[in-house]
Amino acid sequence: MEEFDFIQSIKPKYYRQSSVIKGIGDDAAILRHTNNDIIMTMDTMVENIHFNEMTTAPFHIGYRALAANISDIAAMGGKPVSYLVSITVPDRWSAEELQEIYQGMTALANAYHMDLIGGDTVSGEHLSLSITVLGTVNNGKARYRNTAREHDIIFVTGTLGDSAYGLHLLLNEQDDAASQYFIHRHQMPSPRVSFINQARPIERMALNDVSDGIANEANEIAAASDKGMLLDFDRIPYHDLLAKNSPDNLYQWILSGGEDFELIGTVPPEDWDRLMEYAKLTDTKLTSIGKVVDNEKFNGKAWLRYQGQLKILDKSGYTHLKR
Ligand SMILES: Nc1ncnc2c1ncn2[C@@H]1O[C@H](COP(=O)(O)OP(=O)(O)O)[C@@H](O)[C@H]1O
Ligand SMILES: Cc1ncc(C[n+]2csc(CCOP(=O)(O)OP(=O)(O)O)c2C)c(N)n1
Ligand SMILES: [Mg+2]
Ligand SMILES: [Mg+2]
Ligand SMILES: [Mg+2]
Repeated sequence: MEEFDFIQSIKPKYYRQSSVIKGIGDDAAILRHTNNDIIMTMDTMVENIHFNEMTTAPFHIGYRALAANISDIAAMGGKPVSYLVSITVPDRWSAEELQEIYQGMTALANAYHMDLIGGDTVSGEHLSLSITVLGTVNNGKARYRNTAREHDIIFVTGTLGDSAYGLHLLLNEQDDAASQYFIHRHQMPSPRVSFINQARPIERMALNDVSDGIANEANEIAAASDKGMLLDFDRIPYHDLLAKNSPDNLYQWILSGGEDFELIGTVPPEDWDRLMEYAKLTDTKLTSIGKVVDNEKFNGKAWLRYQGQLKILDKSGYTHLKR
């Protein structure tokens, strides 16, 4: 199958979103939105950096890459609407494998009523998938990292470390039945779109998604808001089996693991009960893990209460372009 046939094969038969004026088939796509702000985000996944043949089947490559982007839309408080895909394909990848990558994206796009509206296809040495997702949020209502204030409660959704532990199990060929939960969390992450849209009535919320581990993401909120983020290690949620199977590395998994695509944020204490309600309504695990302080000594950084001591929680996680 060459380029033209491939594009024909992935072209949607219809578009779900009325905002799509022109999808695949011209020089560019055209959308029409009048009442919303448009959110645009792009993330790339590259063979041997974000996945390899031990960790991720073609279906899951597509699924995870789109999930990572949808998670950034959720982290802005919005809804995903449409996406563009740029794919670089080595000769050794078969037509079937390419279709499976797209099936992985389509499965997730169906769940969110999203439309594939364009992209680009080229040959190259390593498989690389760059996705741009467009989302919407009511005018002026996007959630920013720089809005944390003193006394806010710091929350996180779900459990942390699952994806990184799943990756570890896959890389060490421990993908037995007992490991399936963690492997599933690595291969098919669930961005927190419904929870964050349910929580729309809450006036102020600083928000970030956990792609690089909360040590990183908590520091990003602290720096953007110029506040101190005080986290309590004992309150950070993790799966029972993680503590049971890998107690020695628990600290590492939950703070620096990354790729959980959960949300970390802050809300005023008076909004906490309401946020818990929204979590219940959307079947979302929600945990309070600390509080925001405004104090010269603490501002701009994340701090961790661990074994009775308060210490700086350094940024960790995956860093590209290390030289
Ligand atoms: N090569 C680039 N060119 C322009 N902007 C970039 C580039 N790489 C990252 N950014 C921007 O830098 C910010 C941080 O990116 P990143 O750490 O990848 O965010 P996230 O973890 O949410 O994906 C975002 O606003 C992103 O759009
Ligand atoms: C084979 C393999 N090795 C290592 C990892 C771990 N890993 C790769 S990138 C990354 C961090 C997240 O990716 P990045 O491109 O930094 O995403 P962004 O911060 O832009 O959301 C992690 C934890 C992986 N997923 N697969
Ligand atoms: Mg990114
Ligand atoms: Mg993000
Ligand atoms: Mg990163």
